[in-house]
Amino acid sequence: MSSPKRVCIVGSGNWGSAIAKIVGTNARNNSKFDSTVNMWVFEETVNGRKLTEIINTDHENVKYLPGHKLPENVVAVPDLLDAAKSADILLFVIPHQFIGRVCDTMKGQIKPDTLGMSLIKGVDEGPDGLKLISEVIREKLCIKMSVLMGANIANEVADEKFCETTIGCRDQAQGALLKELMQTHHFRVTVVQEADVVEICGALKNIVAVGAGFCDGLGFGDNTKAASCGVADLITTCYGGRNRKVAEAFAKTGKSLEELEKEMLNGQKLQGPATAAEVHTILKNKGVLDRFPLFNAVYGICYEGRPVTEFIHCLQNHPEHQ
Ligand SMILES: NC(=O)c1ccc[n+]([C@@H]2O[C@H](COP(=O)([O-])OP(=O)(O)OC[C@H]3O[C@@H](n4cnc5c(N)ncnc54)[C@H](O)[C@@H]3O)[C@@H](O)[C@H]2O)c1
Ligand SMILES: O=P(O)(O)OC[C@H](O)CO
Repeated sequence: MSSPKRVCIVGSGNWGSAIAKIVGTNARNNSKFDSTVNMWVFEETVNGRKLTEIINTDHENVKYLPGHKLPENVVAVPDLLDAAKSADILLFVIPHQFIGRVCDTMKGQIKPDTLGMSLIKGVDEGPDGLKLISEVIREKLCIKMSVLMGANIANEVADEKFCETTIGCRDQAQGALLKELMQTHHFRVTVVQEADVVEICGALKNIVAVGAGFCDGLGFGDNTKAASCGVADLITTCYGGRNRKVAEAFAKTGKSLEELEKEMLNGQKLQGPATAAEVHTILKNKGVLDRFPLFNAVYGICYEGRPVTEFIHCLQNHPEHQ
């Protein structure tokens, strides 16, 4: 029998901490995994104490997932390489804007046969167009990558409110192992092979969620909001997510997104506006911006100073309606 797999969670924000609760419990109860789970924490001081010290002493991430105890076998580690170098499984769960620098630090310092799984919702925009975050990680670290995405608001998952999620993994045996690590009675996992589809849906829904927040902030109805909604994660994010909440406040108060992110999210990061910017560049370079009026409008409002009150015009003028 092979030795127990060591797991490291790269990230400890709202989702990273909710995932630590699940993974810590599963690793402790399954002999396929080493019971100690490292969690890399981007160190900061909270109430005069280091966040790693708080997590390792009080077993709670008081800043990003207050009110939830983490299993004691989850160990907060402030140094990225110390956390990741001996891992057999790396779970990437940081805001997408930080992934490049994090991978650059890890390059050449991890086991070559490590399995990676990205829980990050976002895209990268490179010279050749759109790049998935899992591709960025795969290219930089030369490891096998899977993804996990779903309608999964972190606080609800941590509260053990039932939900479903999808692992996109091309290799069946690896998919089965990752499912054992992630699934609980309240968090049901389906494994599919179409990893890219899983990932792109998870990333793009964040832009739509910003649009849904604009609708709410402008006082439009549920029909209006549904005009931009599709399947599960879209529905969840357009009702309960942070992108929606901050975009609503943006439309109501006239404050900037940066200001509202600071005021309302206590260090958590919005992914929707940055994804809108990355996707905008990609669509523009391909000359297909006019086919994506919703994405275009979210971008214009977030970055070009277009008035949020014009948001609905983009839906009214959708090319499908001409
Ligand atoms: N929160 C959710 O409900 C949820 C659910 C599913 C997926 N996701 C996705 O998971 C990913 C991570 O989100 P989250 O909610 O865990 O994070 P978050 O929004 O809570 O982000 C804050 C985290 O970023 C860290 N950070 C700040 N500056 C940093 C830097 N320079 N380098 C590295 N890290 C830094 C902070 O320490 C903190 O851990 C995102 O792509 C998000 O879309 C989030
Ligand atoms: O709070 P949001 O908008 O970042 O969305 C969180 C999750 O991605 C919902 O599945």
